[in-house]
Amino acid sequence: MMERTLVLLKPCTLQRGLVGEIISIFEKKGLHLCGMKMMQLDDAILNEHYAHLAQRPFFQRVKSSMEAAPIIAMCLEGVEAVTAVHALAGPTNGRNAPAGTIRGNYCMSCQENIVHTSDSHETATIEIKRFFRPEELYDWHPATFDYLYANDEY
Ligand SMILES: Nc1ncnc2c1ncn2[C@@H]1O[C@H](COP(=O)(O)OP(=O)(O)OP(=O)(O)O)[C@@H](O)[C@H]1O
Repeated sequence: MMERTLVLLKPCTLQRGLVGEIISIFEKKGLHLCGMKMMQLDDAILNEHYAHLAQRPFFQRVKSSMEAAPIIAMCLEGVEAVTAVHALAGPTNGRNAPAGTIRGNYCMSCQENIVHTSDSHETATIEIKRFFRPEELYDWHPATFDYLYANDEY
């Protein structure tokens, strides 16, 4: 299924000058950008985005870290994009994320772990709406990238 997913390049990625490199990973994989912008996040959006962590002891630290510098929000499109992008990010903690994943290759931290990626189709729909207005997203013609998927059935 052709789908869209949300990626956030976290403040650590901008601070470390890794923005271009991480965007390239997604482009080289064959995902297509339909939206991208730099944003300064605040408590209001982070309370919503990290609501599932509200009772965890590191909640405030995670929010401060996400507010420390701007982030880059991206909407990526592709067949089964949610799973593909989430797999590329790898598990939360960079120290034990497998080599080859973004977190495995680019960080040693659990908190400063380079990217956020939506973890399901349902979450992606909610998260894209949280960070983008509909008019900020480009609608690629469905046939534009047919060649990427050759004769795959999806
Ligand atoms: N034990 C922890 N200590 C410090 N920070 C943490 C810890 N667990 C999670 N975090 C931070 O909170 C974010 C959200 O945690 P969650 O459990 O949803 O992990 P995730 O789904 O792998 O991460 P994300 O939602 O950012 O992709 C993590 O990406 C990380 O930055």
